Amino acid sequence: MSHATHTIPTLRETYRRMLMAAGSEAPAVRRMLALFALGAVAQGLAFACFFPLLRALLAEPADLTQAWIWLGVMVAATVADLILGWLGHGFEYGGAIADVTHDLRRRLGRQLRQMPMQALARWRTGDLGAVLGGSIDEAVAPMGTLSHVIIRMLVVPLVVIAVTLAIDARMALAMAVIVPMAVPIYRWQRRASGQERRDVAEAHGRTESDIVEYTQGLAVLRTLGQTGAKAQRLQESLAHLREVQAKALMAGLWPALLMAGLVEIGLLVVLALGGTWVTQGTLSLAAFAAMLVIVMRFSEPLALFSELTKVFDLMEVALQRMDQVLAVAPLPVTAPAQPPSDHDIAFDGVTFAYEGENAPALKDVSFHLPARSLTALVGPSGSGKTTVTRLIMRFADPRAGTVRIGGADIRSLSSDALAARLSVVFQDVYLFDDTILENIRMGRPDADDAAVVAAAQAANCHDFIRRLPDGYATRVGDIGGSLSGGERQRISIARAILKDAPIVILDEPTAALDTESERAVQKAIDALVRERTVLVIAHRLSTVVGADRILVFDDGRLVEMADHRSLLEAGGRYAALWTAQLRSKAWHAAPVPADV
Ligand SMILES: Nc1ncnc2c1ncn2[C@@H]1O[C@H](COP(=O)(O)OP(=O)(O)OP(=O)(O)O)[C@@H](O)[C@H]1O
Repeated sequence: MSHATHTIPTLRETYRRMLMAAGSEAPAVRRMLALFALGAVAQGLAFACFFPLLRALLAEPADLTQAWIWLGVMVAATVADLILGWLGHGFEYGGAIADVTHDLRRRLGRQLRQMPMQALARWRTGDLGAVLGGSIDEAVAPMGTLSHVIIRMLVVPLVVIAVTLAIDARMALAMAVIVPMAVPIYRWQRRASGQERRDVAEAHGRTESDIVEYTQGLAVLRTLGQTGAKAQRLQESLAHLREVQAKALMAGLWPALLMAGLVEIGLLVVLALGGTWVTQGTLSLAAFAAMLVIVMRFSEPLALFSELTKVFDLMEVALQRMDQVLAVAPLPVTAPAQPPSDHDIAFDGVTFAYEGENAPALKDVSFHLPARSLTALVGPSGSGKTTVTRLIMRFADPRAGTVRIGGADIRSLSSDALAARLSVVFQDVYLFDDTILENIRMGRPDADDAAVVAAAQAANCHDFIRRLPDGYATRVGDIGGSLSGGERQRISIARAILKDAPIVILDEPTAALDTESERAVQKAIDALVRERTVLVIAHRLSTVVGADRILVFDDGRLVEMADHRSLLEAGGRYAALWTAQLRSKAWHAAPVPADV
């Protein structure tokens, strides 16, 4: 999605973002900017020395002593400028830039862990990859050099005008009129090309996301024979990228030409006015010559203007993208009224709507699941079952009502404390490119190998793991997609068994597993759910029938809650679902009648 704000950021905003990005190094950045500013003042003064220097040289007779003095002052000011610039750049070369970059990566990483899952879901994988990868470098690397040049462009003309004021007020006035003319051109350039460049950055992000998705989904796309259709989308975003890039280049052209023109015009104005005043005898030749040298000197950086704004915009976009990630507040953790006493789960009048949606996905849902009981969630697709499990994981906070674990509002638990109580087994299992052993150990990082193997045995994966080329040491990446759905699922169950959390949230596999692998997965699940509080999105008849309690959802409402027998006797919604699906072997296999 698009995150860009479509106004030109002011220098002050960029300054604020730079300090934000610098984090704990912010004082070093401020110091660097101050040194550059002082350096720029020194440079302005050095330029200004041209006037007394030339006056001394052009005097009749030439005043060599004066000339030497002013030359000395000029050299001193130039040396001061060099030293201040060098000290300022010490920020970059002294390793602070590397520290800032490193620190930013860590801050962004931490932010990703703390960000509410709902907010995290807003970003596409490629976008986040771009922020954590490229954006940081784009934002931090040019910080020093860029601010050096920009501060010079701002400060030197001001100092020169101030000094000129002391020499010849008319000339100072002429300069003072020309300099502000650069401002609208600057703004024009930033607006025209900046906007386009933001579009380029966005198009880059989008293309990166599309590439990530395309390559990740390539196997699926190939089996579906859809590689062409998806590639079409990728090609479209590539074409879009090309188009905005071309537009960005064009957009920068006119303001750059105009700025170059303005510099020329400025020179001509000084030349024309100065020439006239000299012939009229109201301006000394020395002042005139000095003025020309000064104007020529400070117009030099303006020639770099176009290149400069390019880098500036890139930095600004990168800073903005990081700002957007860093600005998402974590879900607040309130002071605990009471610590969780047990592992029962209670929903109390919970209403929840997804971000940007008006219709709530859950409406006034209340239930209590005793510790160490098995609860099945059933209901038609989209009725809110997954949302219930998400709220227990604190994907986001409900709009109204409370979710409690062991009597404690989950908002009072730190995310670590909450995570420690939950094991979650999803249908699509993510395996990291690491060994099988480490993939299971992720459930409890401090577990020793024996505990990992024991969990694998309990989850019914030991045998198939031993048959892999390197057994537990086999890398997931090396065997690629050769693990079956059931095997992946069992690895994820082994993780959960190893984690040994008191609450288990389980989305039962709906994938058409063959009978044998279904049985193997079921055995693994049986091992996992023993003696735990279990909430299962049930797709199997046996789970539903055997559950202590069945919650029946329909359109975000909890419509029935009892065990299988009582629900059948009640003859309500559940009984209707049951009758409709009885003939099917699996709960999930039959289509849900529209009126249920
Ligand atoms: N991330 C999301 N953003 C916006 N709406 C969502 C999101 N996830 C789910 N919904 C909506 O919330 C409602 C409940 O969805 P939920 O996934 O909880 O249903 P479910 O019963 O688990 O369905 P299924 O059995 O198909 O998984 C649906 O209308 C769904 O479209």
